[in-house]
Amino acid sequence: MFERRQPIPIGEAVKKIMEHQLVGVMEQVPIEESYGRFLSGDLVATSDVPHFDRAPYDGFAVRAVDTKESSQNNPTEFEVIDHIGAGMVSNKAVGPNQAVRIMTGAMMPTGTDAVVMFEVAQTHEKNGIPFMTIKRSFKPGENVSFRGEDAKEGEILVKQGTLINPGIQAMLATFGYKNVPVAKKPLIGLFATGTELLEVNENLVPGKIRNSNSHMIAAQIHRVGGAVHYYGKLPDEFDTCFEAVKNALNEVDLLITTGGVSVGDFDYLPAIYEKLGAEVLFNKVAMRPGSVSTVAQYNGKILFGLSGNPSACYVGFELFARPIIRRMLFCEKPHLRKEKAQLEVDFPKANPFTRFVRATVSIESGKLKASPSGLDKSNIIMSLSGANSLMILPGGTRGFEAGTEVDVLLLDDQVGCEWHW
Ligand SMILES: Nc1nc2c(c(=O)[nH]1)N[C@H]1C(S)=C(S)[C@@H](COP(=O)(O)OP(=O)(O)OC[C@H]3O[C@@H](n4cnc5c(N)ncnc54)[C@H](O)[C@@H]3O)O[C@H]1N2
Ligand code: MOO
Ligand SMILES: [Mg+2]
Repeated sequence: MFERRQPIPIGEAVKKIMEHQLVGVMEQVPIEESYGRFLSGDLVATSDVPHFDRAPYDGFAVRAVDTKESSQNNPTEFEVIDHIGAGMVSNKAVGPNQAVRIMTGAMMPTGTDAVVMFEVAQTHEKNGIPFMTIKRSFKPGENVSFRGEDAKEGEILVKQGTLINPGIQAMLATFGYKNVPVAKKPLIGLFATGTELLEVNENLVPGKIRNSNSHMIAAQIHRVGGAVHYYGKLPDEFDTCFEAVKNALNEVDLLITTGGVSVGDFDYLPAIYEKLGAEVLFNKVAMRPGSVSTVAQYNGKILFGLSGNPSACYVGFELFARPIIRRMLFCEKPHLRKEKAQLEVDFPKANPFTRFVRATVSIESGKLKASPSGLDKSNIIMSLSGANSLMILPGGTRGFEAGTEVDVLLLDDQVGCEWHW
């Protein structure tokens, strides 16, 4: 018998998923492999940086007190008693009117507290002994890079769940992280269902299409920070699909299927969830596309039954699968970042449900502008390539005029959002 489904609001659907306490797991990876991973704990400074006072310029380290009377009319002469470069340490004690020739990065010799740049010093020799003269005074601490000016030991520098970028790589190396504690990539199992599906290398024949969804979702999983186990495509046959889904559930953290989730005669996912004894969290959401997105829970694992229609599948992944994956990566803001943008063109389509329009957002004179990235239909593939955002058009309207301020969810952003529904 045909079953009429009850749509639930998007926020409620996302909340039902996020109520599941799937937690991240920590693993150590060599620093060389940590770029693009997520920190599993706060990054804390293990030492002061720099951990010694050092010269920020090439020149002469002096005692500021000796320069006090120095001026254009009253030059001060210093005996140069040592010569050090970065990595070298002078063991000379610097006394009154003595200086050490010092290069950028070298540790300040004992007793010195200012650096005279080469540009303001005149050098000469007397009986083979080097001297330098200056015609101005220096304050204590002038031209010194102080211990701890960059970071203080014990300081929390980067929060848990942050994506490791090149700057964080530099920090990790600075603090001696040969191995980096990162979030283990959640393993996401993936099936494409549909008797009509061909492999990428197969020729087109009437009634069949190439499977594009699994390639698209695999890329979306990578973009969000997860790992993919693609199990291949399945024909629309109940027993085959049931066995495949049941077995895969033992091997992965989350399972995504695409297709077979609506009310068609060969849409077997709902019956598979039933036979498994999985708890269906929802099977219809008040949104377009992706209204048929179905999510179930089985033994603490979440099964995402995403639509077969490519655009619906894409949107379903970003709204429902992304946040739980990001939470398993320890992110405090697991949802897509929401911003305001100005709609650039008329969007005349009326709709009872909230619409997520694949859109291109650009920045013009500091303002975000958004326009659809192609045809706005659930079965469309081509609009996805130009989509860097999902434009949210609330339901219950007759369409929207150019110039309207709309919400957009940014797809390439790494900052995220705590909750915005
Ligand atoms: N009577 C009703 N019919 C439909 C409803 C409804 O509410 N009542 N919902 C429609 C909506 S909305 C959507 S979205 C689709 C969802 O269908 P399924 O999720 O069951 O997906 P399929 O039927 O298997 O396939 C739909 C469509 O997508 C193509 N497809 C499937 N897999 C792939 C793939 N891996 N790569 C590329 N394209 C794929 C498939 O060939 C179909 O054309 O149901 C509507 N029907
Ligand atoms: O679920 Mo369908 O995506 O509304 O187009
Ligand atoms: Mg179907």
